This record gives sequence, structure tokens and C-alpha cells, in this order.
Amino acid sequence: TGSTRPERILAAVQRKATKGDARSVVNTIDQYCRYQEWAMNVGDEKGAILDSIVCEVKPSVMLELGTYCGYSTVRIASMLPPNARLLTLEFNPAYAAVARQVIAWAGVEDKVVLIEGPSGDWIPKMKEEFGVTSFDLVFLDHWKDRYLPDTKLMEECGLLRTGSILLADNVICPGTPEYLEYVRGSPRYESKYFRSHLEYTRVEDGLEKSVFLG
Ligand SMILES: O=C(NC/C=C/[C@H]1O[C@@H](n2ccc(=O)cc2)[C@H](O)[C@@H]1O)c1cc([N+](=O)[O-])cc(O)c1O
Ligand SMILES: [Mg+2]
Repeated sequence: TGSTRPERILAAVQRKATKGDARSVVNTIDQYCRYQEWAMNVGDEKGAILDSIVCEVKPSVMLELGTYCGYSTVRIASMLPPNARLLTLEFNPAYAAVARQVIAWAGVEDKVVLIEGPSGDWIPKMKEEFGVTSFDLVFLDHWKDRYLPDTKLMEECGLLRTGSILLADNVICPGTPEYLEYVRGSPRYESKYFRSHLEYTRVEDGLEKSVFLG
């Protein structure tokens, strides 16, 4: 019963990253996953695109679907002003336990609300449980076959307003064909593809940024 990959990533953070320094946590995870063992973090190359969009949007309330080890959670939270909130949804309790410790090590826990459970259950409860009116920005990085149903669910629950932005990871690899067809084909979205590479590799991947038009 050895350790899991997320536990080894956490160990690397606690061994090598400076406590309270979010960038040091991000760099440590990138270093570990590039040279020790690959993991499905958005990574440094796509992460820079994520940073630029977070900086441009300056979200007050943001949702991340798929916390995993908390890499992008920390990356995003480090870009947010103190009063902004990042809600992040994780299904797997073991991953959530690791992510909480990574988020704490980075010192961004005050801006982050980590919610445990399936997106299909929690999205309809966002307003009543967390006082969310609508999301300024949503980062989709969870199960690829959930991107489309969860986007439709957010629309139905009134969680998107004119100008809300969806940013989706992995639209090429592993790929999210139904989601891509929907946001690119719908008159309710203005979509743009940011070409990049699958984290820590030379394989093509990218992010799709879609503005909800109401
Ligand atoms: O499969 C991928 N991501 C799935 C992520 C899933 C994460 O979302 C959580 N979740 C949270 C809430 C839910 O409702 C469901 C799951 C899961 O518990 C997991 O932590 C993936 C795969 C590759 N790849 O190269 O193979 C590269 C990537 O960048 C990826 O993101
Ligand atoms: Mg991903």
C-alpha cells in the first residue's frame, strides 16, 4: 500500500516549496511533474494562458470544476484580490484531502472554498448553499464527458450572466468534442481557441474560452 501520486506531489510541495509562497508551490509541482512523474495539472504552458485570462477578467466569484491536487486552484487564487472567491469542486475525497493541504501550504485558503462531491449535485445548490448569484469565470477541468452537461446545468440554474466566461482545459487532448461543438455552434456563446500543449509534453492541446452572451 504505497503512496498515491497526489500524496507524492504533496510530499514534494511540503519538502521543497516555501510555505506561504503560492508561486513556489506552483513551480515545485511543475518541476516534479515534468521531471519525476507526469500528472494531470493544467501545467505551466496552459497555466500562463489561464493566468492571463484570470488577470483580464478579474473575477469576484469564480468556479473551478476539478480540483485534483489543487495546482490550478493555487495558481488562480494567487491572482485574485483578497475579497474575491474561488469555489472549487472535487469528487474524490482522497484528492480533496491532498488539495486542502496544498492550498494551505500556498497560503491561499482564505480565497478558496473547496467543495466535495459531484458537479451534478452541487451546481444546483450553489445559490442556496454559497450565496452565488452568478459566476464571472468558470474553469472546466474535470471529467471531460461532464463539460457539456454541467454547462447546460449552469445555464438552467441561472449561474451564467451576460459576459460570464467559460474556460475549458483539454479541448484537444483528451478532447471534449461534444462540448466544443456546443459552444462553437451556439449563438449564445462567442468562443476562441488558445492553442498550446498537453501539460509537460509536446502533444497539442489547448484551452477554449467561451463568453456567454445571455
Ligand atoms: O482526465 C483528465 N482530467 C479529469 C479530471 C478529473 C478531476 O475532476 C474531479 N471531479 C470533480 C467533480 C466531478 O463532478 C467529477 C470529477 C475528479 O475527482 C478529478 O480530480 C485529464 C486527462 C489528461 N490526460 O492527458 O489524460 C490531461 C488533463 O489535463 C486532464 O484534465
Ligand atoms: Mg486538464
